Amino acid sequence: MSKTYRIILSGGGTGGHIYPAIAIANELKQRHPDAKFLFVGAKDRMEMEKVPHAGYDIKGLWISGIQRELTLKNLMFPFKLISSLFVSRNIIKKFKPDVVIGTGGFASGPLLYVAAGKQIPSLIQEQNSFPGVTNKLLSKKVQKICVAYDGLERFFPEHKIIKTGNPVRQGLLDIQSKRAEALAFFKLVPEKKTLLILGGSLGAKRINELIEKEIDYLQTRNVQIIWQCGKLYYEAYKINGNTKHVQVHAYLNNMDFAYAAADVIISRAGASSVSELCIVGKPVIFIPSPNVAEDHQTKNAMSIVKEQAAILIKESDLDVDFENKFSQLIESKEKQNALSENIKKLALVNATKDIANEVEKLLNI
Ligand SMILES: CC(=O)N[C@H]1[C@@H](OP(=O)(O)OP(=O)(O)OC[C@H]2O[C@@H](n3ccc(=O)[nH]c3=O)[C@H](O)[C@@H]2O)O[C@H](CO)[C@@H](O)[C@@H]1O
Repeated sequence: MSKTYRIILSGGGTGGHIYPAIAIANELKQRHPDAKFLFVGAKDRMEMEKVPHAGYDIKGLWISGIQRELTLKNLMFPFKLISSLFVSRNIIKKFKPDVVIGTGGFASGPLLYVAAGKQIPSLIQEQNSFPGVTNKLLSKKVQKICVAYDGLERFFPEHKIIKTGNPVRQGLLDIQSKRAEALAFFKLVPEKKTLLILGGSLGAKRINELIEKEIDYLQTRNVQIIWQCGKLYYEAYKINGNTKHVQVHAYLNNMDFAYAAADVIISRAGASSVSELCIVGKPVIFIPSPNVAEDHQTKNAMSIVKEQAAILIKESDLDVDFENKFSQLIESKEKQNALSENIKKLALVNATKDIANEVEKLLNI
């Protein structure tokens, strides 16, 4: 009888850490239908809703990141950490995992720390060109580190690094065939160009402000708009959905349809978004968040822009540059095609399979 593998996946806080974990779990489940999976995330964060929605059990730790200023949340941090280490120890004792996989975000810290201490094989996946604190700390403890960008030996032990790319959900791999279904799903007009606006998993305040201000201008460019504004901002921006050919969404649960319907995309440059956009292969304008550690979204976007595969507008330049750059793109089919062709070349389509192969090696399969 073959062994029933027991696998813990831990990560979360934002979609950028959750979806890679779900994609890895789905691939392993397909290969080993009997395997048992458990997710560990942070209480009150999006993973507590998104992971069960994907069909997996999840346990939440009482943990959060450290802020730079002295806040009550920060003063609580040592207590949260001790509690999370204690709960992680219990989870591991009870579930007895054969392997533990971390996909970043603070919840994965205590769990992988405890697992590594107990000599349980472990792997982390770093989505960004600049790693977060949790993965930097864990890199010393784990066996393998799957990355999506070159140059990460600056932060991680070189012999552990494997370049795989970021896992992307299966449904996003073949969006070309979904165009007609997608247009019908969003009730779009096939004759009009569709502009998709993405603010990352949480929504982006500055992008929302921009689109609201530019709505009349965008109407003159004859585009219809799918605008994902983020759950937090929905109440403030949903009124814009009264404008003809503009639809505002708090969150898009059907990203495959959104990408399939789009002709041009404006997006934040979170790691998963960037990886998905390479696979999707549409012309993109990146507006990276300047409020993330080490400005890593700008670095993520630059890795695409330097290959002439996307346009970047810094938040601070939006008032001056947006209309010019958008008009140049929307009016030139040639430019749109060139960006599409170039960004597709950067896609790492086998990421999920390659990571699953590395997990299997840790399981001695
Ligand atoms: C503000 C912040 O801290 N952002 C970080 C966060 O971004 P964020 O969580 O936004 O991460 P990503 O851009 O990497 O991924 C967003 C994911 O959410 C999905 N999605 C998004 C919107 C939506 O309506 N529906 C939907 O399904 C996207 O398809 C994608 O899979 O984690 C990333 C990965 O570590 C980092 O690079 C980002 O800097």
